[in-house]
Parts: sequence; structure tokens; C-alpha cells
Amino acid sequence: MRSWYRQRISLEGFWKFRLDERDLGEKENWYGGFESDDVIYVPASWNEQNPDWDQFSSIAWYEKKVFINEEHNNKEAWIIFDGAGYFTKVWINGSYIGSHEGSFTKFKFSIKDKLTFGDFNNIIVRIDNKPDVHNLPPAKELNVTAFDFFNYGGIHRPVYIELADECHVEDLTIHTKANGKLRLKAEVNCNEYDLKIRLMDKEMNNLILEDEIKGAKSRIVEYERSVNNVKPWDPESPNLYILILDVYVNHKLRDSVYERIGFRDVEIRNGRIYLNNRPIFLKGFGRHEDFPVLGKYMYGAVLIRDFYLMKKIGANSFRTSHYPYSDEHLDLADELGFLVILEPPLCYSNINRILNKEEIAKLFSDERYLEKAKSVINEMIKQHKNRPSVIMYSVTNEPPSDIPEVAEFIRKIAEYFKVLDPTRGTTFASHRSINDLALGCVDVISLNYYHGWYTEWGEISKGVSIMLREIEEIHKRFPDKPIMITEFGADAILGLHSDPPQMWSEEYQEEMIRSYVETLMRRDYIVGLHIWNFADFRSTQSPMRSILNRKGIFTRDRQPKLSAKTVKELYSKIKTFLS
Ligand SMILES: Cc1cc(=O)oc2cc(O[C@@H]3O[C@H](C(=O)O)[C@@H](O)[C@H](O)[C@H]3O)ccc12
Repeated sequence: MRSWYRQRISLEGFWKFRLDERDLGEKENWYGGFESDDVIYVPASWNEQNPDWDQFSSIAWYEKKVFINEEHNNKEAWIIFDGAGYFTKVWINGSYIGSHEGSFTKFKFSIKDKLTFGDFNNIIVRIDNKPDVHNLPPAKELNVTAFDFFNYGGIHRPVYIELADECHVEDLTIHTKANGKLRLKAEVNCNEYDLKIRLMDKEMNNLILEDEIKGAKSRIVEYERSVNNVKPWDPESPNLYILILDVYVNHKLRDSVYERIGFRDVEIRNGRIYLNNRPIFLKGFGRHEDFPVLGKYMYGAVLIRDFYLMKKIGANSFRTSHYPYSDEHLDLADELGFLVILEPPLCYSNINRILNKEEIAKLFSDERYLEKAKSVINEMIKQHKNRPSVIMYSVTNEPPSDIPEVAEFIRKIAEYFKVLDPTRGTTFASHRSINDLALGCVDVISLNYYHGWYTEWGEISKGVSIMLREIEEIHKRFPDKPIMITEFGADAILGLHSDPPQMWSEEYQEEMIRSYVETLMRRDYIVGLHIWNFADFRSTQSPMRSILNRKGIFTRDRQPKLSAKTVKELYSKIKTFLS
């Protein structure tokens, strides 16, 4: 939910910063203000802003003074973090405001009672980024993690103060259909009010629908209408509309919020994914939010480059591997017509590095762990539920679901997704292949394969035959479920060449991607291919990685490797709509 009406005070810029490795800050009352000569920029992770902070994965404090005008007195005020973590605590003017766990979802705290209007206010943020096996995703040490990406810490995404009238919209859920059906559910914090609903084209030139609900008294208002002549949203024509909701009390405007929506249908049936009643093929990438110096912040210009590169290469989709991406990231997907598989930060690729089988079974059977997973899923869906680009949820990445307790966990969270959002399908990225016990719990089977890299290394064709045999076996077991390959690829160091193609060379990566795509693109039960990865990204230090994971077909600074040209050629042969 967004607003042009509410006022926002950006807290982007330089903040005072202090490392607190020994956890002294709370005992020494740093929340009232602290001494430090260090400066940091927000938004961006802390690690690469100073080489001395690069390997720092503990507690750090941020401080910034902000002037709040007298005119905002009596308003509702929130401090909103688009993403910070892992564990964030906030104080204003020495008073504790609240805490939040998790780095990749938006969270906010009401601060109106703590602000001083017409004066400066001191904002203090404490971030604890210590690895922990109970974190989502789990980690034991900076370089011993269940996930294959760098454990960046800090205020990674924008933070701001938002001011609204006491009488305001709390939440807005919008459901649409390609035939113009529009359903809306608003949660309004107000006693008696009128609502004005407007639908406009994306450019805001034409008013398509205007309606009113007079004399509403309840907190929840539902509305349904059929809109004539809407243009459906799809990757070829990503037609967006703006839905505006105004709240009036005694004819006076008190709040106005909006969403950018698209009219589209997604269905999974008969072994296919249908968009607007037409079967589709997902061609694209697993991605990361990762960029030099910025860490986990994706600057708008970098996102623009990424989306134009993805378009140029013929991709139509991506997965938010392995955590929900920023609003800006998904705004561009809505705008440029990318189909998104949205994934929460439940990533377990290397969990056996940090827990044994019994410990894994115990963790995944723990009710508190399930509740924590549900909580982050809830936040993720709340934030991105109205996006036309999001067509499906990947409930987890590479869980050890050959263990019955883990399969049961997946069944429960897949069910929870349906409770929160029955309009979208579910999948999860499995790397247990034929041994996975949870493949039947989701609508689409997604498989990650590295035969030819982690196994059958140096022997691509042997790897491809094994992969194909396993997929065919899975298809036999689940003949009605669509299958997509959510990860396949090989590391390549830019400029490393080899004839014949050998591992780590650009030629080996090119041959591996070509072999996988050419083998899989013509099987009619395969509904998507996502190459791992769009671009090189930073990972944990290990003998398996050379600072970066090099499976990108672009480098970390977005220059093409040899395989980029091949992917363009291959993807041009696959149509988005299969009929
Ligand atoms: C050691 C290993 C073997 C294997 O067969 O698969 C596999 C998968 C791993 O993680 C996934 O693959 C990507 C990669 O290794 O490049 C990761 O970057 C991605 O996040 C994972 O989904 C790791 C290790 C292995």
C-alpha cells in the first residue's frame, strides 16, 4: 500500500555508527545517544562501506537526528524500515519503540507518542547480525551458513517516517480477474467515514471507475465490481492500473492510499501454468540482491540495468531467491511484465554443515520455529499481495526434505500460504530430487540440479543424462504436476577460457547451460527453466567459492560472459505463451 497524500520524511543519508562487538550498548544506555566518530550511509549494508567492517557480523548502532515540524502534531506517525537486520531494535528520544526479526520484510512502529514536534528527535537503531541456527535463514558463523550468500548486516533498505491522519487506511487487499472483476478489502482505522474508490490508467490520464461507499462504520470494508474494457496484464503487455482509495470524514479528505494493479488470472491445472487462460513457459533466472559496496541494497539504476538486460536476453521471469526482494525490485517486475516466484527467507541448501540429521528433525518439528516461519511469510504476503507480477510462491529453497519431519514442515507452511492467499499457487525449490518426500505438497514441482558441476564434474553429458533420468522418474510419479527447473548452472570466471571446455571457464558454463536448456525445453511437462544465476554474487568464504559465487551469466558489475549470448539465442526459441 502506498500513498501520495501522506507525508514522508526520508531518513536516507549519513548516520552516526558504532560497532558493539561486546554488547555494551544497552548496559551503557547508548539508546539515549552515543559517542562515535564513525559515519555510515543508509540505505546499504554496513560490510563494504569500510573494509574494517567487512567481516563484522555482530551488533552495531546507528544514530540520526531528525527535525519534525510542529504542523504534524496530533498525526499518526510511524517509523518504517523497508528492510534491516537481522535483529533490529529502535529507540526515539531515549524511549524504546520496538524490535523486529528478519532482514527482508518491511516493518513499522507507531512513534507518535514518542516524538517531539517542532524540535529535533534522536533516532537510535541497534542491529544484531550475529549468525544463529534459529535465524531465517540459519547460520552458525559468518562463513558457516545454511545459505550460499554473504550474511550482510545493517539498514539495507530505505527507512523513513510516515505521517498520516488519525483516521487512516491500515491495509488494502485487492483481487482482480482478467475479465475485469475487481474485489477490494480495506481495513480502515476510523469510526464513521465515506470511501471514494477510483481506478485510473497507469499514466493517470483517464478515470476508468469512480464509486463511493457512504457512512461506513466498520473497520473492514469489502467492495466488488466488474470493470468494463480492462486490458489484461501479461508479460507482453504489462497493463497496469492505479487503484486509489480516499477516506473522507464530513466531506474532508483524511487519507488517500493507492496500489498499482493488473487484471490477470493465474491457474495451475493439467500439468501447466496458465496466465489468462493460456499456458505459459517461465524462462529466466534465480537472482540475488547484491551489488559491490551497497551489499544487499539494490540502487534503482542497478535494477533498471538488470531488468533491461533480462529483457534483452529474452527472460520473462525470476524467483526472488532466497528472500523477498525490495518494493522497487518488484515494482519494476510489475511495470516491465516479469513473472515472479516469491520466496521467503527459508533457505536450507547447506544446513547439514551446521546441524546433524537429528538436530534438523528437531528444529523443523519445533512449533516455535514453525510460528517464526509463518510470521515472516505473513509479512511477505502482506507487503507484496497486490502485485500482478507475483504468480506463485516458492515456500522454501533446498530444504532437507528427504527427512520426514522436514516434509511435514513443508506441508504445513504450504497449507499456510493457501490460507493467507488462495489466489496463487505454491512450489518449493527441491534439491533432493527423487528422494524428496514433500514434492506432492505443492502445486508445481521445482527442481534444482547441478549434475555436471557438484557431481559428474567435468562430464556435462553424463550429468545431463542423470538429471533427465531423475526428472522423468519424478514426472512418472506426479504426471499431473507441472515441473520447472529452478536452478542449474556452472561457475565461470570472466576471462578464463579453455578448449576443450573445463570447469570454471566461460566455455564450460556456456556448454552446461546450452545442454540443460536444449535437453529440457522440448519436454511438455517442463513449464520453466531458471538459470542459476543472473549475476555473480558475494558468498561466504569457502574452498568452493572465489569470494563470489560465479554462476552468473553476467559478472557482479553486470558485464556479459560468453553464455549471455547463448542464453539469448536459446530463450528466443522459447515462447512465453505455449499456444
Ligand atoms: C555442494 C552442493 C552440491 C549440490 O548438488 O548442490 C548444491 C547446491 C547448493 O546451493 C544451491 O545452489 C547454488 C550454488 O551452489 O551455486 C546456491 O548459490 C543456491 O543458493 C542454492 O540454492 C550448494 C551446494 C551444493
